[in-house]
Amino acid sequence: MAFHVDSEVGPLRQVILHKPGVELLRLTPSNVDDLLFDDIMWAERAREEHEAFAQVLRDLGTRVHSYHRLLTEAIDVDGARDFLRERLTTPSLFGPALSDPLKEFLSTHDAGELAEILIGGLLKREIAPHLHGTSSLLLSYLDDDDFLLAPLPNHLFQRDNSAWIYSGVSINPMAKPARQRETINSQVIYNFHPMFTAESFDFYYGNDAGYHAPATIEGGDILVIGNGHVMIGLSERTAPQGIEVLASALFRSGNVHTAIVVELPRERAFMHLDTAMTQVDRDAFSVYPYLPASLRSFTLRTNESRGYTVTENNDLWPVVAEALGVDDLRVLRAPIDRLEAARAQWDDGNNFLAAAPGVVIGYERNITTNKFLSDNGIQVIPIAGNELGRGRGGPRCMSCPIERDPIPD
Ligand SMILES: NC(=O)NCCC[C@H](N)C(=O)O
Repeated sequence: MAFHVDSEVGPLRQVILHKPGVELLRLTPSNVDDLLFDDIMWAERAREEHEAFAQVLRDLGTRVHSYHRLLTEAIDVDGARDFLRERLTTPSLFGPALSDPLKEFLSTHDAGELAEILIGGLLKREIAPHLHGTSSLLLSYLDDDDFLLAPLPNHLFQRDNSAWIYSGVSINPMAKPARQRETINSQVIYNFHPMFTAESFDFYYGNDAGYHAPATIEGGDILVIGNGHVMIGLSERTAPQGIEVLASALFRSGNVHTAIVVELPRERAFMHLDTAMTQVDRDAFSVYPYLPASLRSFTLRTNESRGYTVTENNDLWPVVAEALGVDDLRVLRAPIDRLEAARAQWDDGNNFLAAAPGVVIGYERNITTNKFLSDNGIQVIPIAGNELGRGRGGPRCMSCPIERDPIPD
């Protein structure tokens, strides 16, 4: 089985990244908020920073796949364009008049350019020449520089839209409208790219055309801590219903027996569990120092007769220690005051991507947290995130591991 993710910190073998493209040029001061960015980016510099991140991973021995390339290659596989026509060119999305011309466009357009459009979006003035004078109210209403198809700049954050959990994947129904169409692109890759169709694996959730809200879930909320356990954030993005649907599928697969659910503050700075805590070693987590103690946690356990049981925990960390099989779990909270902690949190100060136990990649700007981890025996490999960080995600958010070993003995 080529694709599986068996832990958070075991050796990272293969990962999908998306080097940002034309979609960054489509962020403007008036649309950044809707597109879930906090600022416009200097696109060329963001691409350089991203390339440096990918190179760090390659130097550590991780195979890096490009999301854009996977999508391009998948589009040219038999059936993929039919799938796109069915999912994307519905009368509710574009009005009946545009359905046929857009179907034609999807059938004939070069795969690489089509992948770029599916990620980068399409302006009215770019598509108009292909529509041969079609009468459409939507088209008449739009200005030349309006989007017929919105860009998806958050593909940069590959962690969220699909998540490998042991030997299966969840193609996550996303909470925010700006990210919901990402799912279709990932469905194309996982259902048509030969790299995936050659293998057999479970689809846990989201591999359909259904509308799943309010049962949303995003990958940044899913931590695969190993030994048949997962941690799942109950967050701004991930609803209890989404957790229950995913957990049921995980339990049915037999790959998971216990889900530890962690409640998070409903704030943008804590949009996913991995913005508040990440595992950095076989026995250590880096955690936002001022996470309120009042936040609750629950354990869902598979149960033959009742599907699963739900128990509220008194204290999260002993439950996590037991799941990991360690006597002394190190909960590393950087010694910083509330002001610095809030700033570091905004800059993804706890969002580390582990390449191996005790070897993690983090943004260089979080100097105090990084030094604190180093003092605790964790090797932090710093990367620049001056531009990338403006999308509010760090190295873990930007990566979708597809092959990671269990934690070695
Ligand atoms: N796992 C993560 O925390 N991902 C960061 C996602 C940032 C993106 N701009 C979003 O708001 O969805």
